[in-house]
Amino acid sequence: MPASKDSLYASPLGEIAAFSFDENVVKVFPDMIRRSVPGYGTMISAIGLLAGRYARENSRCYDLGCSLGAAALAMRANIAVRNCKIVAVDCSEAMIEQCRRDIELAPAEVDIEWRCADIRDIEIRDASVVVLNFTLQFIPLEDRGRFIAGLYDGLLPGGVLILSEKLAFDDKRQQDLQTEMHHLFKKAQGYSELEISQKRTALENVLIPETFSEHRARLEAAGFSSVEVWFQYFNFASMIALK
Ligand SMILES: Nc1ncnc2c1ncn2[C@@H]1O[C@H](C[S@+](CC[C@H]([NH3+])C(=O)[O-])CC(=O)[O-])[C@@H](O)[C@H]1O
Ligand SMILES: O=C(O)C(=O)Cc1ccccc1
Repeated sequence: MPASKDSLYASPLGEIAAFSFDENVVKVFPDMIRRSVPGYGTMISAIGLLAGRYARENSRCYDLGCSLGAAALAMRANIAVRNCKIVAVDCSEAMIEQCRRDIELAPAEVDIEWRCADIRDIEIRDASVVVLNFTLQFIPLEDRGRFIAGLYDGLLPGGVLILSEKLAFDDKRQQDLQTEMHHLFKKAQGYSELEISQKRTALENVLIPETFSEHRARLEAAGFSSVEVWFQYFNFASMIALK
């Protein structure tokens, strides 16, 4: 399917529905995420490199909240070990159906299993690499601790979690500045003020960012022995957590 330009919020909407990853979003998703998340392409490439470094023989690599599978495909291109399977999971049927259609066109050595499921309900096991690339931010706050604890248990010793999130800041001046810079980034990518503001409304109470301290505290409470930010571009960051 040729990727279309995202103009979902370009005309004035009477009522703005809560953001959902439906067929309309699927059609424009590659354009939407690239023009909305500063550094997205860099993070996807680095996830590939990290998977190449951490993927173990006889293990699994998970892409949780895979959308159209960009991280899974980057991992696949970099995994050189035997008997290592990629499991890519998303609860949006529209997303997973598109992944399955795309993959028929490009079969390859390393197997990718596309699963339509809620990542809170799946069993994570024998994992050498787990990727949460802008997914945890959509999980209700009260479920995040239990979910990360289960994920930690499913990682093999020496395994890695790559966690990318939109961040919040305790300091109000930083919060305001980083939000403004993200909006300027979106304007520079061709989005209008109306598009930016209507999408912000649609994302309210759907995408819930936390501070880096909150993420680190949760990851350490689950057992991760080392947590660092390896990339940040305004309020979008990617962390590496080591078991
Ligand atoms: N509980 C859940 N269970 C499963 N999937 C979920 C859940 N909640 C949300 N999702 C899924 O998480 C994805 C978040 S997008 C990830 C980008 C991708 N990682 C990328 O690297 O291109 C991020 C963004 O668009 O900002 C969507 O596809 C949701 O359906
Ligand atoms: O667009 C935004 O403002 C974001 O915060 C990122 C985003 C990207 C794609 C879907 C939902 C949110």
